[in-house]
Amino acid sequence: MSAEIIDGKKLAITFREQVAQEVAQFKEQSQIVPHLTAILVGEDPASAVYVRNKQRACEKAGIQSTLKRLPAETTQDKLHKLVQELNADQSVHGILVQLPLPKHIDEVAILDVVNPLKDVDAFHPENVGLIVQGRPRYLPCTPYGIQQMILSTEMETAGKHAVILGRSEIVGKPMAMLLIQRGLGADATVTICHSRTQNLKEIVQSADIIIAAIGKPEFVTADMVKPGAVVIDVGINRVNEKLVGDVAFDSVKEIASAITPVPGGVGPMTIAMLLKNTLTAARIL
Ligand SMILES: Nc1nc(=O)c2c([nH]1)NC[C@@H]1CN(c3ccc(C(=O)N[C@@H](CCC(=O)O)C(=O)O)cc3)C=[N+]21
Ligand SMILES: [Mg+2]
Repeated sequence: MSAEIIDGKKLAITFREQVAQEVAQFKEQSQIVPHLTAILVGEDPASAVYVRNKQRACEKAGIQSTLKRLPAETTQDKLHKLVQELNADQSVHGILVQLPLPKHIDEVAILDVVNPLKDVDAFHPENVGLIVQGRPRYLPCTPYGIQQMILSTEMETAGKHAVILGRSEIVGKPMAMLLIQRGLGADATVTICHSRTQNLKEIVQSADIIIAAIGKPEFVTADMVKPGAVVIDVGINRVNEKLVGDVAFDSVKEIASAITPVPGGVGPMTIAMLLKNTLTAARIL
């Protein structure tokens, strides 16, 4: 049996069309145009691609998008001041500081300056705290998109074992928080595995849902996957100029019940959720 391929690109288009409708309605009622400003520091080519994809998606949904491009040598102070300016700018509803920032910048210190009401990534500690307490203001884009993809499979998540590979602040940790909440697409029993985990293979073998976000190409192999598991691949690794996920797709798809491809999986859904959050930001500001 071959797995259902969860088409993130197609699902993302559906969400984006929904957001576009809501944006049009919101504009008519309020005369306000939702506005996302992204900050891109340096010349990382992958970051440039992601930011371009985000901008294009905004424009298609009727959301204004501005890109602030800064050179790699930008100082902490300069970046800090730019964020403060955007905080004060009434026409800006969402602020996204594209990660990673250059090594000489203290990333956390910059993210802490973003007005929590404009923090459409949900990286600010106030927003993280609200998520942990089960009363989110914004849901973090990648975990939110993944939850929607799991919901699209109509697999019951309640009581199931979800194993997350990776403990990052952007994916692993917030993903765990969403999956242990009460409610639809949640109520799971969650394990987070990371570089120091013992018996990792055995733990992953017991998973009903596997979320791979460790940045190691094709780390999850068929022998680690329980038949019928749902497999979500967050990895985007460039290997020999090709994009490869954290899952060995060709072999795992013969064992899983559903699996996300790379590209065309989690990435496009991340962007769709960013648009949703930007509309939310315009509504609450
Ligand atoms: N402040 C901040 N917020 C983020 O949400 C954020 C970030 N920084 N830094 C990097 C990660 C990664 N991320 C992706 C977004 C879109 C695709 C995407 O569009 N992927 C396509 C194309 C991939 C490609 O061609 O390279 C796909 O998977 O089909 C991927 C990855 C957002 N992130
Ligand atoms: Mg740093």
